[in-house]
Amino acid sequence: MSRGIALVRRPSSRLAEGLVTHIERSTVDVDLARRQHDAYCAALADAGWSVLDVVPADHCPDSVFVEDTVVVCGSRAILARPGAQQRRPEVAGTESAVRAVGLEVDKISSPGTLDGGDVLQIGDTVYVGQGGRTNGAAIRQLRGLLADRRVVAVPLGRVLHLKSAVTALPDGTVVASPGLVDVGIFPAVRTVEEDAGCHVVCLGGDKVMISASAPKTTSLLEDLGFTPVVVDVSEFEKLEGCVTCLSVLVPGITGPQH
Ligand SMILES: NC(=O)NCCC[C@H](N)C(=O)O
Repeated sequence: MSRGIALVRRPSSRLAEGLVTHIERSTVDVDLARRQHDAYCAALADAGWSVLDVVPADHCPDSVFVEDTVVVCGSRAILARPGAQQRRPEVAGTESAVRAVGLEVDKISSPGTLDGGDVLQIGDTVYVGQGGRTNGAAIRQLRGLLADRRVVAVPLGRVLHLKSAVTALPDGTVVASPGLVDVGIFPAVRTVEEDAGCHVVCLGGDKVMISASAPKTTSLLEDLGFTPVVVDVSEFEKLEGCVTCLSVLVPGITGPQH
């Protein structure tokens, strides 16, 4: 029985031209990235997710980072308006996919800008990073659209997205890199030494996806009684991507609706 749908998007042949903001550019091996993406999708499928490809956007180098194009909250999809202008054409393909799976669709509109990577949902609370890509106008819109949730703005330091610095474990505690955000805003924080250790995807049950770049945090997860699912995403990390941004999980939906 499927846990739900995992939206993914195949890497663009122009992936190596993706944006870098806070790190030095280094050469991306696009063939290796494709193999890593295949393995990432296989890990999702192994964990019980039905993997659904959003139509590729080969002209958009960063389109593999599909998380940034939408926020899924229950049965609703809020289409993002990416803070980087060159990423805005990515949203159309995601819109088709979320409509096909039967989600109710809303949109962030100008002057709001929002990247999905800035939105971290823990229970009924929606934390939104406010910084380079997401602005106050979008947070105000999100608060109006999600009136049944608590929307908490989190000012960001030198980090691309909120979820580059903080994500949540299945027990609701967060793993965070100190210094990048004000972690005092979160109820229960476990600080981790490795940058890649604060990026996790809860795959259901006790399974937690984590990057091969974070071996110490992987051991910590084991010690805490979770089952780490380790994937190598090195080529995406060179573009400030991580395990979270390569998919959008839509629990409880099993296939495109006709
Ligand atoms: N949610 C994410 O962590 N997205 C990563 C986006 C990386 C991409 N190179 C960008 O700068 O937009």
